[in-house]
Amino acid sequence: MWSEDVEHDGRIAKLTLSEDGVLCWTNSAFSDSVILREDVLGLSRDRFTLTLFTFKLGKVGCFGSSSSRVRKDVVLHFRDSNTLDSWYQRMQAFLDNQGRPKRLYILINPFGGKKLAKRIFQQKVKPFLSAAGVSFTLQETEYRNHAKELAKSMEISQYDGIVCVSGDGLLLEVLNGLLARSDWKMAMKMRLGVIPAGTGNGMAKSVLHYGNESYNVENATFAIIRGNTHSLDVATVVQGQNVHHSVLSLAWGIVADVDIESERFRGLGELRNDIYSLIRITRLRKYRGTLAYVPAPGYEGSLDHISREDSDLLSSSIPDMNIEKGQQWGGYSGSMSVPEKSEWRIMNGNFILVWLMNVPWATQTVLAAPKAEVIPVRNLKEPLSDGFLDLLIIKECSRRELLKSFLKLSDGTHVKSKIMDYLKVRAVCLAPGGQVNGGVEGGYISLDGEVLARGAGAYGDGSKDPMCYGSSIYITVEKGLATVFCA
Ligand SMILES: Nc1ncnc2c1ncn2[C@@H]1O[C@H](COP(=O)(O)OP(=O)(O)OP(=O)(O)O)[C@@H](O)[C@H]1O
Repeated sequence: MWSEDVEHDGRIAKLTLSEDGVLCWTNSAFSDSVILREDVLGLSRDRFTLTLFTFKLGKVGCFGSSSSRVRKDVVLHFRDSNTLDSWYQRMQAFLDNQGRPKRLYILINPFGGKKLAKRIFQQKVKPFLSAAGVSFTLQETEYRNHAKELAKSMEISQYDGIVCVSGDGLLLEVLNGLLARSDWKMAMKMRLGVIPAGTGNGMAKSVLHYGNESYNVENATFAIIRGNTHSLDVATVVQGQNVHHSVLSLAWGIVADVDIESERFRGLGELRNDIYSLIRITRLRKYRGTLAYVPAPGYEGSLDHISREDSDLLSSSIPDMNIEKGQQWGGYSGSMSVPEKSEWRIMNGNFILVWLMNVPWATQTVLAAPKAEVIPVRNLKEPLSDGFLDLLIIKECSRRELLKSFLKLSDGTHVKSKIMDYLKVRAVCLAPGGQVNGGVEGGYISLDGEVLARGAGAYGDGSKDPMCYGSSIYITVEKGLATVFCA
């Protein structure tokens, strides 16, 4: 424990610093403290003055009714500069030992969400980075897939993390760029962060939720500055020679239709999903298809309306997993553990929704997969890397039941609805087909909110879609492959 007399707010105070980094300043009139690791962005000093840039939980609102982090500078005056110098060095060394990033590569999508990403960065993110002494290289993305190209070719040794000021789409591009590198194993150690500035910000919400922090730009920035990390499962989606990676979600049916077709109502902001969901529930579509999956331990017998395996279908759908991994496509090409044929379960028929989630939150307001927090059988919490995908399925239901269940998406209680099957899986094979009852609009497969494939007659230009609708898509997951900054 170190101790010193300093001046704070015009009064003499006793300053103490414990071995574990708790700094207190106390006198007969006041007593306050910060935990350096958890409450402090950074420090600065001039000759006799030490300033702590704090961002600490405090009471806010009328009568202090709620708590949230509050940004405040704490100014402490020392009697001589040598003493100040040793205190400054001690505290700075403590912060430096926490694994905080020093150099970040920051990508901004100027067209994400309400096109506010640049302003969010200048007004909210940059002041925090300056206070924390974090240097950065800033790059605006100029076109679709630009972030992927940048991540593929960047000099990773020069940075301690890559941060996207965007929605989930840009993060997806960065992940795919890193996994396309020949040094992808090394690249996966690079910490990834997202500062929410898009329409869909499920990853930022999941990461903040994991750390019990409120969802906002400042908390997301602070989580990155503090440098805590967590491993993150990565899903790999394969169709023929075509490989894509995902960290958030894959959807087919009503969720994908809403996500993609509501693009034309961008001006409505977040409301666009709610309004378009109502339209799609009223004019409900069902798609023909086949869904095969390998259940996680503990979920083997969870559905009774499926057949155990269909050898022919599996043989034609699932890529030849004997092909040497990594050689077929270059870069990373999927999990090494290949499920046996006998492990598969198959569902045929009409589907309203098939939704695969890797993390709990699909967007900042949709808790799609509340059990993504829990490792099966062991029942331990591991929200970002349980090693499985959560699968939600709706086959048949009335419009009323569907609406009731969609109204519960914000708190995750929709999974208890009897129209929904909810389980954990290791692998999925999906063969999407056309609409039932002669509907002409083809469906979509969406990956982390972007179109992966679309059927004939679907909205938008499908000429550049990465995969084809109709052929089987095979999805596996690898536990903890990526690394994210976490709160
Ligand atoms: N300068 C650009 N012009 C056009 N598209 C871009 C540009 N920069 C990035 N993009 C694309 O925008 C897509 C969406 O980005 P992001 O996730 O940041 O925003 P969003 O508003 O949440 O997305 P969505 O369009 O799904 O609502 C990304 O997939 C990316 O390819």
